[in-house]
Amino acid sequence: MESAIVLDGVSKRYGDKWAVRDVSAVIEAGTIVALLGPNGAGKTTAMSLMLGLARPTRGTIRILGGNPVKPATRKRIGVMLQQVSLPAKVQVRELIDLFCSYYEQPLDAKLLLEMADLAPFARKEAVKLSGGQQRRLQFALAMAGNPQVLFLDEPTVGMDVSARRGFWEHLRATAGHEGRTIVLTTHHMEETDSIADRVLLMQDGQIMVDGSVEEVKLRAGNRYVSFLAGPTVTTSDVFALPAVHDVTWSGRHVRITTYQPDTVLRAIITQNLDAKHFEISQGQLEDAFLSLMHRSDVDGSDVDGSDVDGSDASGSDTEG
Ligand SMILES: Nc1ncnc2c1ncn2[C@@H]1O[C@H](COP(=O)(O)OP(=O)(O)OP(=O)(O)O)[C@@H](O)[C@H]1O
Repeated sequence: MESAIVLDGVSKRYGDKWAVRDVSAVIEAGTIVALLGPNGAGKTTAMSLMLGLARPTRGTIRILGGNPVKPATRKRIGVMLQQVSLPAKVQVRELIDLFCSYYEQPLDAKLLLEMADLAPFARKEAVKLSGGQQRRLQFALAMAGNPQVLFLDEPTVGMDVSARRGFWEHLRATAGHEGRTIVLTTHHMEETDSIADRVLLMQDGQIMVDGSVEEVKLRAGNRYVSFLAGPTVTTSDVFALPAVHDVTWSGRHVRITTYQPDTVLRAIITQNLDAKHFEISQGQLEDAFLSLMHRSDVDGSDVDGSDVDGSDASGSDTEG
């Protein structure tokens, strides 16, 4: 598969703060990549570097084989940033037409309106749209040039549940189309679960975990053993079972968090605990994320066990 994005030893320093530290990654064309991590992890900085809005202090970045600061490369990139102000007194359709005029082979304006579910608002002044509708308009503008690489920074902020669902559906339909690559950041991890082909978990400017959603979940190791407890079963009985990490109750329904579901299940049966309707399931991506972050906080190291020391880093912070 062709590489859409190549990061090679990329670091970015602001003053004495390393916002991104020695990040290397190859993103294949046609994939949807979710960049996740807690506040301040370096996601927005990484995205700015890939967009050519900031220059790396060290390392190189290639987007579609070119330098992201070059206009020829930028023409092939679509972007939806977190804070964008729309011009006053311009209608939705006019704005879309304007953006389409920047490109030699734009997408059809009507199609863009439909993709963003904005057809009924075509003649409305863009600044008078609601927050969620404005995000959808920004998505349409990002798609105007039929980009091969699309960067979306927190795209669903301000959208209600149904708008978010529709947005991810449109995005899934547009991804992979002619090898389109999408890099997104989001704090709505349950949505990433169903859309991302690959997850990059960042912390302290580094990629801590890189893999498919399933791999990240497996890496976190969280599983759940759930069952319906009989009237005599107490919380202490459940905690007395081996390999129990956490227990939650919902009525008489018990959910045990464990890294060893087989061990838990075997113990329930051999100890003849009054329980029925067993189920073993995997945690959601959000659980995996929290668990991996927590482990790294507790260990004081990254989960891969690789060296996180950025003390040897040097270089200037020149922009432009
Ligand atoms: N222009 C800047 N000048 C100085 N420090 C910056 C600048 N931009 C980012 N930083 C610092 O770099 C680190 C990474 O910030 P970044 O915005 O990339 O994180 P993030 O993962 O996108 O966070 P969030 O989820 O809150 O958006 C933070 O410590 C931040 O304070």
